[in-house]
Amino acid sequence: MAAVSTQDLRAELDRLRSELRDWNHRYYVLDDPSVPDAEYDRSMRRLQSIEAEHPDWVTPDSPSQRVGDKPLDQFSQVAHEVPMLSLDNAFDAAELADFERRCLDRLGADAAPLTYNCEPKLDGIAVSLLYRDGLLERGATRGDGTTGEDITHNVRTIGSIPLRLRGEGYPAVLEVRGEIYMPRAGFEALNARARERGDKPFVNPRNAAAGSLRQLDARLAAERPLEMCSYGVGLVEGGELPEHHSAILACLGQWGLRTNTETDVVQGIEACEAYYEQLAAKRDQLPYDIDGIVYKVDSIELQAQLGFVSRAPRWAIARKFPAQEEVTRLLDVEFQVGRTGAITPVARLEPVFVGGVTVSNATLHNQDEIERLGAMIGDTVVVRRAGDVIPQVVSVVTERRPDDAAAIRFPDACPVCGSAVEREADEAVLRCLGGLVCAAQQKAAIRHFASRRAMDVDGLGDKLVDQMVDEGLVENVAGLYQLTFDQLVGLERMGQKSADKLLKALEQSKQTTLPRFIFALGIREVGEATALNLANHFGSWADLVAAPEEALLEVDDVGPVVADHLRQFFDSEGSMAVAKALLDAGVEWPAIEVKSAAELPFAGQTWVVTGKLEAVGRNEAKSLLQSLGAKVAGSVSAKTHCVVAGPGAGSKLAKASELGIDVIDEEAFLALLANHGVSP
Ligand SMILES: NC(=O)c1ccc[n+]([C@@H]2O[C@H](COP(=O)([O-])OP(=O)(O)OC[C@H]3O[C@@H](n4cnc5c(N)ncnc54)[C@H](O)[C@@H]3O)[C@@H](O)[C@H]2O)c1
Ligand SMILES: [Zn+2]
Repeated sequence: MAAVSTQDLRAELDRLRSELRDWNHRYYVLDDPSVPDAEYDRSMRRLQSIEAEHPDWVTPDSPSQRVGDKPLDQFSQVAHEVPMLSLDNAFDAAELADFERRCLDRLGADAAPLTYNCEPKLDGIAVSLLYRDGLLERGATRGDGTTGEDITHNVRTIGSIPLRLRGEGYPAVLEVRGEIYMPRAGFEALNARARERGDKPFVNPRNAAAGSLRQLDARLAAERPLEMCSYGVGLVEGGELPEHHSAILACLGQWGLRTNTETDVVQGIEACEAYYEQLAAKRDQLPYDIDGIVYKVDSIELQAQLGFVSRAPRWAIARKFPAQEEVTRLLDVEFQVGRTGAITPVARLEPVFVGGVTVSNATLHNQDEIERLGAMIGDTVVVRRAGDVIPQVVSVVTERRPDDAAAIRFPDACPVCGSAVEREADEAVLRCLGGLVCAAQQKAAIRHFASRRAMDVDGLGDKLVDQMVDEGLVENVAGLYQLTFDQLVGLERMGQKSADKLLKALEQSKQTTLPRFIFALGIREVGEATALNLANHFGSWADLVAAPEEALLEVDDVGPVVADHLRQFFDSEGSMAVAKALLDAGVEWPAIEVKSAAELPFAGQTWVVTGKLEAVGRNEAKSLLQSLGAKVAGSVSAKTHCVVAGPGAGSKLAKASELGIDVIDEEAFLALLANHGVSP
């Protein structure tokens, strides 16, 4: 590398500072970041390394010396008597080891081995809660570290923040510090609703939490799924706290504050690294986003000896996880055709490492979403991949748009079969009208038909389905049952053994149930739960097919839209010919005995299902209850008969106990179902 002149370095420093200031403003003040954290961190590191080489260039207003940004004017300001600082970062094991070395250099070798408290680094926003004589007096954001925003009205709406501390022994003045965050499921649901309404979705849970907390109207914050996790204390007066950080956290827990359950105490930095590996493996399964681990020297005495630098304590460090958001280039947009003809734009990206994998495709949802993003081909975009949610393009870095960026054109014919496309009134989705002639729809319909929860044909993978359709062996799902051994062994990578196995699996799949059969047909918006309800209501295929719209509407979960899709399917000669061919091929199921509503054991009862159920999904629990005659409601009221509550059940559970309504857990629920001869 050519030597960089001092002048160039100085220019780079100025550019980095101005860029970081700009990003800080977008992130902290506007809650609308323009680049992902990974990009920010790279620039910050570069700035820090230049400043390390030229200590005389460091100024107090450099972004490397500052915390956050100025509070918003709309809020009253709160002065933090004990500053709310940031954290130093370590990006790998070596940097973590350096941290321990720096601590021991200051404390002396006798201090080894150091004991650390390990805590997940929740990705939300830092808050301060001031309790006076056990009562919540004030909630504030971190702001620039010395001055924050008063958000008392909003924090009071968060269920996991106690308005009054429990138990006893807390100091007269206790400032609790922690993170307010939005669990991933709540975030996904919030964004799904925003997309339906045509509103702009939030980029990530951190942003959604920050935006929700900084609402002037507490009713808005109250609607958002926010939670609080405490990880420390600020101002303490009129009382003593224990001498170890881990013990302080335990006290906070006893006083009714939430603390993180993954927290652990370990000795030595190697154990810290082991904790990191362990949590990294669990990261995708956690119900909330974490962007790293925070290690804190556990002894408060040693913390005091180590002290602070300008923006962070010396006794703590954040070991960062690989980023879940990255920047890359949008190379092209392709259009995929799904089972019901829906055409989904898929972004082809310059491959980028994000969320632990290399991503080269991401969903763009639909035309409205592309318009909201304002994306163009050639743009630099932010890609997010978190948990098991498919990668998404969440924003565009407009300031990096190249001159030759091209508009994204939606096709005016199906990209697969060339049929006309249509966008129905008040639908965001564009559809291919080719139906059964469209190879893309044929393939998707066959994959759905064969899937585990439908006809459950073992060994019929996606590649195989593609080949079968491309070679013209099958056009529709009924064609599967006409396949011969000779046809199958003619396919690529299909030996005699696998051909035999597949034919057996197809034969076995013919013994099915009516709900599976209805679901497998892939009628628009008829999912598993609706299929089950239809089967239980009508009892036979013939009665279902003959049912007029009014009769369909009597079935639980069936509204005008679904009834219309059903009637369209039953009135279509093509669809009914396929269904008949399936029955002629020998698809059959045990008869269903239809009970009149009044005969069902739960007739007249209203149930509520809440929290996370392990053995059955919430939708399945709902259909099982309905199959016994119960109505299933979304909220608890005095009319509720019983609540089924899994872990994580929140306000509904509280409401039920307030109203004295029976609550059972999943185990009891399954036992009850079994008593009525029903099992998932
Ligand atoms: N994308 C952008 O444009 C942009 C702009 C500014 C900042 N950022 C991001 O924010 C970071 C800087 O923000 P920061 O100063 O808040 O630092 P930070 O997020 O790296 O670390 C400090 C914060 O960690 C949080 N935290 C979570 N769990 C904690 C725990 N158990 N104990 C203590 N603290 C815990 C607290 O909110 C604390 O304020 C950057 O590294 C970057 O990732 C991004
Ligand atoms: Zn088509």
